Amino acid sequence: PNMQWIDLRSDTVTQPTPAMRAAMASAEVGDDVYGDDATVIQLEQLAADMLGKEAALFVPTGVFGNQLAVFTHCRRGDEVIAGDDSHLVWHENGAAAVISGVQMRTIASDRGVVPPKEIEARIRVGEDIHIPRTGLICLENAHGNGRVIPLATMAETAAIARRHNIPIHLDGARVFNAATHLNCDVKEITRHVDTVMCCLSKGLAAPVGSILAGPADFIKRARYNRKLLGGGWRQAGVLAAPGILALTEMTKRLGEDHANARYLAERLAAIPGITVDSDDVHINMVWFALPESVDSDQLTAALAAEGIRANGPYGGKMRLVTHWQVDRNTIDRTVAVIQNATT
Ligand SMILES: Cc1ncc(COP(=O)(O)O)c(CN[C@H](C(=O)O)[C@H](C)O)c1O
Repeated sequence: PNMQWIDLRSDTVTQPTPAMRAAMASAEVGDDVYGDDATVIQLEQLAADMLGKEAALFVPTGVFGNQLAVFTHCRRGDEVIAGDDSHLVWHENGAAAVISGVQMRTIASDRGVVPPKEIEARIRVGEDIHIPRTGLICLENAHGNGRVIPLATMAETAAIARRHNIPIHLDGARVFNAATHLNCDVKEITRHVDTVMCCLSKGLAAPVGSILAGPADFIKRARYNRKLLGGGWRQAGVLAAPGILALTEMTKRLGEDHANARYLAERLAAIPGITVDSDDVHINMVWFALPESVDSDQLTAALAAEGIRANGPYGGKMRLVTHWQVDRNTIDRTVAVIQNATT
């Protein structure tokens, strides 16, 4: 069997729990295009209830959910406002242009926060033969930088969007992580947006899939558009069953991942030459910079030699991500390797 890696590259690497595998094996299934898969229907109803929306759709990935939202909210030629360091802009292959034919209007974020006044300044107003329509505002919470956007900021953005009658989509890949950090119900976050994408496959440990939730008529159109994109499911109950456990069980333990990330950050900060902003560690991610003297390829090789998987730096910073398969012992082993590499 392949060696038991400690995998700190991302929370996308999480393996399904034993309970999830049992649920997969015994899942009741049917043809979901015909609406016959009781387990998918159960997941979608549970997700809609938990996210405080009228309806929800089970989709293959977070990118699929984000891009299906843009495709369903917008017309071709619309402009979409988003932070310049959002996943939707950075890491989705330019899909918004390819699939939806929209123009991304990006705003420099302040450590992930897109200032509401900057959003308002870019909303297209009035009839003018030169200008596109602003079709959508996209927010991200928790942000890919590991920080959580304050609720007050989201409320301010929602008020501006409402004033201009523009929908907001939330990339909530880690929205349950954000709710855990804010110590609030996830509905306190989602009430400020029209639609939300939430990943089941990251810290929540489902093997596959995300949820797109929103108003019933929107989800009805999104369901049609999912089929148009080839995302119609057949007996997907085998994947929805672990998704149900992701929502009912794994949402409750995210605080453990956050505590482990804080522990990792504290231990890294104690290593001379390593710079880490511990107050940036809101969820399960630790971003840090290596001292100039350390070659990151040698470091990732030294970690691999100890059975630890980590990505090289991105934008000059390394990222380590905690999840249900990472504990204090594995963190101590990881820190020991990094410590050796930097002395
Ligand atoms: C905020 C956000 N929204 C959407 C997605 C896309 O989810 P998937 O398409 O991978 O399921 C990700 C994945 N993030 C992945 C990671 O963090 O390792 C990589 C970068 O794509 C994300 O972080």
